Amino acid sequence: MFETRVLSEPNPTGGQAPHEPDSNTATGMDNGNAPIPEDLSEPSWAPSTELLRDFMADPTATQARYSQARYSQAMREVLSARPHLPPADESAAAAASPFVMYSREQWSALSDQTPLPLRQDDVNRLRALGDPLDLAEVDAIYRPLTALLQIYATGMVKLRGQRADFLGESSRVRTPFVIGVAGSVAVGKSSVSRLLRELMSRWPGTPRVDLVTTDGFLYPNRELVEHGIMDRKGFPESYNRRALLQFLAAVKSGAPEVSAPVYSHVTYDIVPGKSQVVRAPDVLIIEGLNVLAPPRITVAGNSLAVSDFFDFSIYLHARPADIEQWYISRYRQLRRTAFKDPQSFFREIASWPDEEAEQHARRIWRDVNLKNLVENVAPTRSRATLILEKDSDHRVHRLHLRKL
Ligand SMILES: Nc1ncnc2c1ncn2[C@@H]1O[C@H](COP(=O)(O)OP(=O)(O)OP(=O)(O)O)[C@@H](O)[C@H]1O
Ligand SMILES: CC(C)(CO)[C@@H](O)C(=O)NCCC(=O)O
Repeated sequence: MFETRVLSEPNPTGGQAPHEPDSNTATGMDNGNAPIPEDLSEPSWAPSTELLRDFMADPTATQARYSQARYSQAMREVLSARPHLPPADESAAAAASPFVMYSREQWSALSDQTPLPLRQDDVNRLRALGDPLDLAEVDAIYRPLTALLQIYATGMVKLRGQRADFLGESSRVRTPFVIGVAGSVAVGKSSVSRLLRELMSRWPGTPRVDLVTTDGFLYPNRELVEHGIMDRKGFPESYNRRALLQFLAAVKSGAPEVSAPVYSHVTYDIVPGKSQVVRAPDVLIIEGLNVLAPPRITVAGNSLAVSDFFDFSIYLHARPADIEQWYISRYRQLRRTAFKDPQSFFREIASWPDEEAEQHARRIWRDVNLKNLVENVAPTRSRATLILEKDSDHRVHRLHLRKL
């Protein structure tokens, strides 16, 4: 079963992506026993830029070159580094950064100048999402964010029209405004994406908003097992990147109907024969761990990234120790609910002693999800248009918006 594989057989090579000869897969590493500290947010060591640079360039080679202790130090540095983000008062550093930083106070002050305050029916709809949403947070952070997204979306429609006029194009294809939402497992991508879908659909310019998660583009478990990468679910090579790129290319070229496969968190697998159809919405939100991953060179010499199809992207950042806590809380809740479903991949775990289940969750977090965060997800952070920094209570305390 998956959990024993994760514990006893970390895949040392990472494996090759099924059907994807062009993939340059993230190489695996057996650091299952790496001493990962509880609190990664307060580094108590002098940053080693050389080690950090080596780590970002090639984690596996770096691991081989340095001792386990120094390698763990590099992991901590990557995870605790603030994303190119100078404090607002350091003007020289701020000028050099591709981002402008806003404190929670600065950002939430925009709420007053933002039209469409939340009405009771919005509140009801948001509550119906089932996410533990704090409505004050929605008003302070996500209402101004939706107004900003509206400016970008309407700006794009205008730009497209002007460009078509200039180029003398006769046909005007309406294509969706595509927003990518990236970040670690359990950082809150699904919750934020569902919220944005609800909020954006209130605006006159973007009434039809669809949401697709890249989970549907994971290879089915059968193929992951066949290729020896079942313990790397969520790593770049576990996705059918080609199918995802084809899906986005079709959406972005204005295809009237495009289908995406569907993943079930209950069966922990792709649902055979099921698909989600996207019918030329005004906005498409695409949510997933690796949506900001850099392009890979194909055998034909082309290179394409999922984010090439994005008009705007959001990276959700939080301290790894906080994300671990959210992961564990969600796991506890699932043990009481979804794991009891006879269809659940994890049904046996529902009857395990609490202690054993808890240890299992922490091991999966450390050996799979934290590892993926360090190696693949966090390094893509500075490619986003907007970075939201969440505190342990899920409140956004800082935002970093890419300069225009
Ligand atoms: N704003 C919030 N307030 C309170 N809890 C939240 C908030 N956002 C997310 N959570 C909780 O944090 C956990 C992780 O959130 P979510 O499932 O949205 O993460 P995710 O990034 O989509 O994870 P995955 O990649 O595993 O699908 C969930 O238990 C969710 O209820
Ligand atoms: C499906 C993903 C990859 C992303 O949502 C994630 O929820 C997952 O299942 N990760 C694999 C390790 C784990 O079971 O947490």
